[in-house]
Amino acid sequence: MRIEVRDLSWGVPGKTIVHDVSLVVEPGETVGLIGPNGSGKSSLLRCVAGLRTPTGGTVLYDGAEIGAWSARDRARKLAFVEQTADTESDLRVAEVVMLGRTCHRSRWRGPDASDHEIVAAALARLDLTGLADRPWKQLSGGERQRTHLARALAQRTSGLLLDEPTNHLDVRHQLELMELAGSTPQTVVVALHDLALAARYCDRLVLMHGGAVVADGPATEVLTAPLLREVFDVEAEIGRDGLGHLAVGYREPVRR
Ligand SMILES: Nc1ncnc2c1ncn2[C@@H]1O[C@H](COP(=O)(O)OP(=O)(O)OP(=O)(O)O)[C@@H](O)[C@H]1O
Repeated sequence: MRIEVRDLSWGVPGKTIVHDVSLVVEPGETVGLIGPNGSGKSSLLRCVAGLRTPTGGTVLYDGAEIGAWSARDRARKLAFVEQTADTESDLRVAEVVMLGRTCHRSRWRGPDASDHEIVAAALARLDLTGLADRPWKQLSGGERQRTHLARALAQRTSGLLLDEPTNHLDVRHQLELMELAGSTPQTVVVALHDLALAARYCDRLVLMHGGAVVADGPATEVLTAPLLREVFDVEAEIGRDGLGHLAVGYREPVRR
């Protein structure tokens, strides 16, 4: 699916948090959303997911404005894993993942064989098959995060929004998750703090600062020492690691 954000602003009374953002993500593209704490990444993702009503501008999925769409219609097109995704009930892991199928079923019909197959595939993809019957509340932070990612996969949408999906994951699961985000035919927007990981797996990076987009392009154009200094207040050295991937080294933070 094609995601378009057109002149979007959002805020709370007395404070504009997202400033006039315009952004197009083409079908199948993986876009990394980067920026310092509080730069507006989560707020923008929540607007794109339809969970926040913009104070200005619009969000379009495949050319259609989503303003009047129901939550169910949005969920059929786009899955969203929030940074603090939570599940309050006493569900087991497979049941949490099955929640991803809710938007595809009528209220009166239980899961069918195809729903169970899709859930099993999503559990396997996130390395969770062995945990399927475990109560979700007993899981570690990384296992919970993978469960929510599996729920999003089970939703079988053409769009996927991920807010800091790697923050609880060990290195292997970070790489697997980012490989998935980079290779899926879905259109993906992923907020990340690890700039090297973003550079390695995303087709394009969008850099936010103070609620606005300040750079949008290939990693080599966005991850430059002057931009990182201006936006993150750090002195960085951009180079290549031993495997040829873009690497970012940091000196002491800039003191202001
Ligand atoms: N409902 C709200 N009411 C008041 N301020 C808010 C609200 N939601 C977000 N903010 C503020 O808006 C700014 C942007 O927050 P947001 O969570 O979008 O940033 P972020 O780039 O995702 O940050 P991080 O990297 O720390 O996750 C922050 O200063 C935050 O405190």
